[in-house]
Amino acid sequence: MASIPLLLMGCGGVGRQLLHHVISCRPLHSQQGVRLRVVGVCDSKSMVAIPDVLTSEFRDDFLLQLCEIKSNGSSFLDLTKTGECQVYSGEEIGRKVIDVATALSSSSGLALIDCSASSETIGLLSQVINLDGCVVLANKKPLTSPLEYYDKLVSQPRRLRHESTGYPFLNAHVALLYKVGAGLPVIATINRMLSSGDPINRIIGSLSGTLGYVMSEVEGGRPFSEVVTSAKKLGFTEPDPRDDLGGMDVARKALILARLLGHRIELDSIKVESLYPEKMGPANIPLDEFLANGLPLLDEAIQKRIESAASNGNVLRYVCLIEESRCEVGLQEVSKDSALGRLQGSDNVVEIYSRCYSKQPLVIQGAGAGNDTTAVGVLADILDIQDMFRHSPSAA
Ligand SMILES: NC(=O)C1=CN([C@@H]2O[C@H](COP(=O)(O)OP(=O)(O)OC[C@H]3O[C@@H](n4cnc5c(N)ncnc54)[C@H](OP(=O)(O)O)[C@@H]3O)[C@@H](O)[C@H]2O)C=CC1
Ligand SMILES: N[C@@H](CC=O)C(=O)O
Repeated sequence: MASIPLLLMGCGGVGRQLLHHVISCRPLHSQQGVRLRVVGVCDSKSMVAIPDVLTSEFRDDFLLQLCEIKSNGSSFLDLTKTGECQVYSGEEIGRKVIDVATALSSSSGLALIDCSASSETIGLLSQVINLDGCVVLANKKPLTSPLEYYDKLVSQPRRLRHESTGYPFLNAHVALLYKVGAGLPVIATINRMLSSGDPINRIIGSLSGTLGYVMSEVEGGRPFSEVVTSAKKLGFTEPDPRDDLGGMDVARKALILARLLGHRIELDSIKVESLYPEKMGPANIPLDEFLANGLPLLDEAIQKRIESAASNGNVLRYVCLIEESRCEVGLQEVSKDSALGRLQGSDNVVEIYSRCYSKQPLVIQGAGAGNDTTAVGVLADILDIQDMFRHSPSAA
């Protein structure tokens, strides 16, 4: 039996869905000989942890209670200290995460799952890796931090394993798994190609579930502002949809891919087209005001661009291009009959050109956003690292 102690950072749309999946997949995991033991959960202000992380875990009904607390917009701080959990806040949180990782470092190690949208988790992630832990990310920000921090996060292999899994990072005791298209196996595919000596020279794709959905729905006649609001409700957008509409979320995905291809670049070297003016940015107006008053002001301009593309027989797609030193993201007119033009809804498509795939690209397509798809992808990543937890003393 592999017993994997999980500490979840972020209990929003994706984090809660992950906890629901962990619970509903118990019978399946039991057949597979895996036990996922949730030992701690935190949000931006608080953390609940099990007192004895070496042997115990939260009961499933307590995990559901935590999900309910967050769905209702309440805080874990409302939970009083009980025998079931300890509650931490402020700076205690980081210290407690390290305590947990340290306690587990002499046995199985901790699996730290980052389902936050914070750029501040990178320090903790690196420290957990230094404590022989594993890291699974839904959060893209740590991997798009300056190279100095990125290198620390991705380049600290410990004990090598003998089997090749196809993920280069999995050849070490430290596992680092992440995604660029919700649950799509883009990173795994690229890693397989690179490690088998098939150099990739061009990636082009539509990497935003939100922007894919927005473009195809506006084409269908709905106002831009209404569609963005639906995308937020459907769980496609980032916590602040301006991250999607301003192109930064796609730029982060592009950077993750570009760095994987070996390009030593920073986020600010990517050319990014924003769909809203700077005066509507987070530095200038709060999110609520943007959603209520800013968005409708953008309807006409987007509609006109879509109509202009249609008059040329084309459609608009928000495209990511990585080719040699070029890395850019922005709106492009594309033919309706192309892989990009045929995209509908929140699907992503990624076309990869390499030595072997030089005339016809290798194409990966599928749902690119949504709490459910993303949580399933995170869960699959956790299961991918189960072998590292198989021989721990605490394994049943
Ligand atoms: N939805 C999707 O389709 C996809 C999402 N992702 C990524 O998944 C991540 C989560 O997205 P989503 O669930 O929609 O976001 P939400 O805003 O719904 O949830 C974010 C959670 O993170 C918590 N949080 C914020 N800062 C910290 C911190 N420093 N430490 C611990 N927790 C923190 C928030 O706390 P609080 O509740 O207190 O605000 C909240 O619980 C994002 O990084 C997103 O980019 C990736 C692929 C697809
Ligand atoms: N907001 C993102 C979610 C996945 O990364 C998107 O719309 O693609």
